[in-house]
Amino acid sequence: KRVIVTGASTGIGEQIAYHLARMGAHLVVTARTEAKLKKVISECLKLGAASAHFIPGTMEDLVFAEQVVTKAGKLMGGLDMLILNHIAPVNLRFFNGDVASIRKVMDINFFSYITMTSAALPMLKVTNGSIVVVSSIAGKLITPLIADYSAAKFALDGFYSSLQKELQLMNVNISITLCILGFINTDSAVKSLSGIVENITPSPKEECAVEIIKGGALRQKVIAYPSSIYISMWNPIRTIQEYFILLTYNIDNITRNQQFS
Ligand SMILES: NC(=O)C1=CN([C@@H]2O[C@H](COP(=O)(O)OP(=O)(O)OC[C@H]3O[C@@H](n4cnc5c(N)ncnc54)[C@H](OP(=O)(O)O)[C@@H]3O)[C@@H](O)[C@H]2O)C=CC1
Ligand SMILES: C[C@H](CCC(=O)O)[C@H]1CC[C@H]2[C@@H]3C(=O)C[C@@H]4C[C@H](O)CC[C@]4(C)[C@H]3CC[C@]12C
Repeated sequence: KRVIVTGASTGIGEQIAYHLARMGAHLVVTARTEAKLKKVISECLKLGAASAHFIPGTMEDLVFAEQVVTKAGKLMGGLDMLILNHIAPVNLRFFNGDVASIRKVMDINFFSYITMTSAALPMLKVTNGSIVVVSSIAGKLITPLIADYSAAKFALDGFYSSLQKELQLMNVNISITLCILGFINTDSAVKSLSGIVENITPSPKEECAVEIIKGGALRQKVIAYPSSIYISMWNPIRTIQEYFILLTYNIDNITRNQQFS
């Protein structure tokens, strides 16, 4: 399979790249730090990747986000899976009125995801491919000190859950997997939560990466890791309401008058 992994220089993204390499995938990895990406691709080749390339740059630049997809498509001769995982470094703090910094986080954590998705859709249509979106329990529940991060994760949930339904209505065979994660033992998460969140043991990033890949490969709509967080996501009233809202839509009219881009 030909796969793009974002935020792959460290943490969960790095582990996803290693697992895919063991499965013999063609890989394009991206993040900002070139030196770390070089190490990741050399490890991927040792582990058995069919090919491994890196494209360094910042997802704050939406032109770069689009170029990663087009360049990766050329390098690998197509695309089967897009794994969107990167995030801007997280500062746990009270909202201080700095709107510019929220906009920056939204560009990196949300708009770059949409930009890459839009650039990848034509290639994924050809391969009946998959989009995997790495999100968080902080995109389902409310916690303080991460208003910017949480806003972006809620936005991802709204956008991709709606897109899932549109693809289904238009009979487009591209799967979207939303990955809802609890606390994972990446260096950055452990460091930024130290002294702030206590009495929670983080789950291992290696196992987390496997669950993310499995969810994408099995074309699941949503996965939760660790599985204990499923309970916090259980909302049967919402599911029933969504079903009834969809019944009120005149699907024939919509599909006759509109084309999926
Ligand atoms: N760890 C946790 O507890 C949890 C994590 N998650 C989710 O899992 C995913 C991965 O998290 P985790 O592995 O902990 O994150 P890390 O902080 O370990 O890794 C983040 C990755 O994103 C890259 N990155 C940071 N800024 C930019 C930028 N401006 N442009 C492009 N790439 C960037 C980093 O590389 P570089 O600095 O080189 O650019 C790095 O590769 C995220 O989507 C996160 O929301 C969800 C819930 C819990
Ligand atoms: C405190 C939450 C765990 C609750 C539980 O009972 O398990 C954490 C679950 C997810 C965490 C946030 C997250 O999504 C990842 C970010 C990673 C950063 O590096 C650190 C801060 C996070 C916003 C992190 C904060 C705690 C959680 C909400």
